[in-house]
Amino acid sequence: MTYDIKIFNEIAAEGLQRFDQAHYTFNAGKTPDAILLRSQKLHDYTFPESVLAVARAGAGTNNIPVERCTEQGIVVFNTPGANANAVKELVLANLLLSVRPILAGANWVNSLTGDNIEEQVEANKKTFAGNELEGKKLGVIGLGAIGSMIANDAYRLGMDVSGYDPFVSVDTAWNISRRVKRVLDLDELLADSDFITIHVPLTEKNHHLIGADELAKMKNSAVLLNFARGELVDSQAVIRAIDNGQLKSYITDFAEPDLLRHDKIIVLPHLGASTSEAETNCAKMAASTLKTYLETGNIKCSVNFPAVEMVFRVPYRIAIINRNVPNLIGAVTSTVAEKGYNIDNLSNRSRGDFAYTLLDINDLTAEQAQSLVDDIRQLDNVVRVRAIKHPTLEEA
Ligand SMILES: NC(=O)c1ccc[n+]([C@@H]2O[C@H](COP(=O)([O-])OP(=O)(O)OC[C@H]3O[C@@H](n4cnc5c(N)ncnc54)[C@H](O)[C@@H]3O)[C@@H](O)[C@H]2O)c1
Ligand SMILES: O=C(O)[C@H](O)COP(=O)(O)O
Repeated sequence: MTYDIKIFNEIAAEGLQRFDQAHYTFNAGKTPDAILLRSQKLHDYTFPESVLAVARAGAGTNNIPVERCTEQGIVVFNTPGANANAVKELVLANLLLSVRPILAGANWVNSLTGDNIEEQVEANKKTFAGNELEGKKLGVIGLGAIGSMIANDAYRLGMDVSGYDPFVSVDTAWNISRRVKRVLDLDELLADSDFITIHVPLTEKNHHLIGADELAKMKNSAVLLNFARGELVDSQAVIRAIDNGQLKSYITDFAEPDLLRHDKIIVLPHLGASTSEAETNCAKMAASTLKTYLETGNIKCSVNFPAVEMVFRVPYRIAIINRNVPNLIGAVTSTVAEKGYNIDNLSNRSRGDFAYTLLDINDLTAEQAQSLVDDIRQLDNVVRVRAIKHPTLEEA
């Protein structure tokens, strides 16, 4: 069996190397089996019927029409936490840059001429004096992979840290230092913080999470950092707040044109995940989850289908994506029984309106597996079904 992967964006070689050349091609034709990408926007993309999965080498999946994929039975993966450290370090760097005019000082030194540079430096360095982060209040909105790391490290830098995340996962909650104060009301965090940093996904609900009302609740001296997504913040409201003296400054990783060339706004070119370590981590994780799904049907780290992992020990396995309605499994097992086959192993999980089933039957031949797939495909509410050949086991 060979698979073709359509690749958008630059994906780190260490990830691509996970696809062995004997079984994988890249961008070979118009009917790819899967898509591997970073920030390429797919909202206007028509997915060929052949596409089984989309893997996002990164965290945010707002560039992918996830609901449309789900309806088409396309499993969407991301790489939770794989670039979190890179974003954390960039946010910490920007916190430091926001309190000390480091770049302005360095640029000024470079402009000096004459034979008394040391004297000029000592006489004028007061122009570039700054402040310290220690003892200042940091509010973190979203305590997931990135927010939790920033909260912990900012505390270690001596900051007084509060975090707001009504939906925090149990796993992440375990990693957050008990010194980080959990705030249940966003307004409290907005009013109290000297620095506010946002680390939530862009969803319909989170669009303009920070707008004019929220900005009005912040201290006039507050610094707002956004390394999550541009659309989480109402940029026009930010510009107005800064120009009216209601907000000190805004630092963002998202280059919205109106934000450029403002002396109290720093705009970076979406650099959060751009370290070789993060790019490698994301590419490796995305490649592994995609390869596992294509070759075994097992699902891990999907944003639209449940995690299902079942040991694969038969020559052919059947993987079914269906609407989550009563008696679907009954209809599938009856179809299997009508053919006189015995089920060796079965795993079924649902997530919202959809469900996923892996079905192992001993000793199916390729022809029998295909005929079973054809029959299951006829059942109501089945969205997609495929037979997966075991990578090494041969039929009896
Ligand atoms: N600048 C970059 O290059 C870069 C890199 C990585 C991630 N990101 C962005 O950062 C986002 C977060 O990444 P992550 O890895 O921490 O994701 P994550 O899923 O681990 O964490 C997101 C957290 O936000 C919380 N959340 C959701 N809505 C919220 C709300 N309204 N208020 C408070 N908390 C809320 C969730 O409960 C979750 O704990 C990504 O979705 C992506 O958009 C940007
Ligand atoms: O959501 C993410 O992981 C980041 O925005 C990184 O995007 P990139 O892979 O395009 O740098």
